[in-house]
Amino acid sequence: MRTQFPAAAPMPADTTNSAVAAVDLVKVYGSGDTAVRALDGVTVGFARAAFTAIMGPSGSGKSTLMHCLAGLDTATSGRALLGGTDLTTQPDRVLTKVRRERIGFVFQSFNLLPQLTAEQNITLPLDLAGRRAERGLLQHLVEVLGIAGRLNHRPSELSGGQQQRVALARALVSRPEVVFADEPTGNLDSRSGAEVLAFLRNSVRELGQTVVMVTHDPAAAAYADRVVLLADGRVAGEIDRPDRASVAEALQSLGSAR
Ligand SMILES: Nc1ncnc2c1ncn2[C@@H]1O[C@H](COP(=O)(O)OP(=O)(O)OP(=O)(O)O)[C@@H](O)[C@H]1O
Repeated sequence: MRTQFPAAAPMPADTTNSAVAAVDLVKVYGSGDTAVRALDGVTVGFARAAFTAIMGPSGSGKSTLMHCLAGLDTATSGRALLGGTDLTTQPDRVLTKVRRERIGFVFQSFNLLPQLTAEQNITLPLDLAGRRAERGLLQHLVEVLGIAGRLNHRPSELSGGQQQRVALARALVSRPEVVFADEPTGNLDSRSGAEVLAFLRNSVRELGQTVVMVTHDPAAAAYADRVVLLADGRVAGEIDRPDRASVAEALQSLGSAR
């Protein structure tokens, strides 16, 4: 295991061969006396077919970084690169298309549409893009996730763990360039959470999926190949092949109480 922590200077980052990258990314909310510099010159790359966790104390900029990289929020300056596309220069109409067609999302709160069945939820992004689901991949995903018998159920008829598994299938079925997961285990019991994390890890190994996950939980981060640590809107270090202890120690050094 290699730990590099904390780093005094910004980390050198391979942003050219990354699936996703931030280059000197700055995000300032508000202006004048009340301005908050949520991202203060973040340069970091997220490798293809790797599982990376973003961690750091509350308010360190994790969600802001993910939102800027996913085209959900606009940066103040710098570049947010998805493949060769700089999202910071794209109009809203293009960002909508990028989010729908090139990115998979998994949120803490599942974000399924209540009036649709599980299967309709899974294929919705593809339907909106006018694409058909690859039946083989859809079948594989629902079997691995153990929801093949639940496809005609609506979200209200599913447990939290099952709803998150539907969300995982929805995120992966389009073979997106990256899956962004924002606290995907935050609303789950530890067993369901472990299943979600194992699935994400296996999707990287078996499908070559790129996954970037924000989490507060060192046990969740231990499923990742690499942890990127943020503090005060800057990259504060990284951990390759993290385990729970190394992540907890790093967070403690950053002054994270969580
Ligand atoms: N819409 C907003 N308007 C003003 N300030 C904001 C806004 N969103 C975030 N911030 C501020 O930006 C900073 C970074 O917030 P962000 O949510 O990215 O942190 P985080 O690391 O994800 O925090 P947490 O772990 O608590 O979710 C914080 O100081 C936060 O208060």
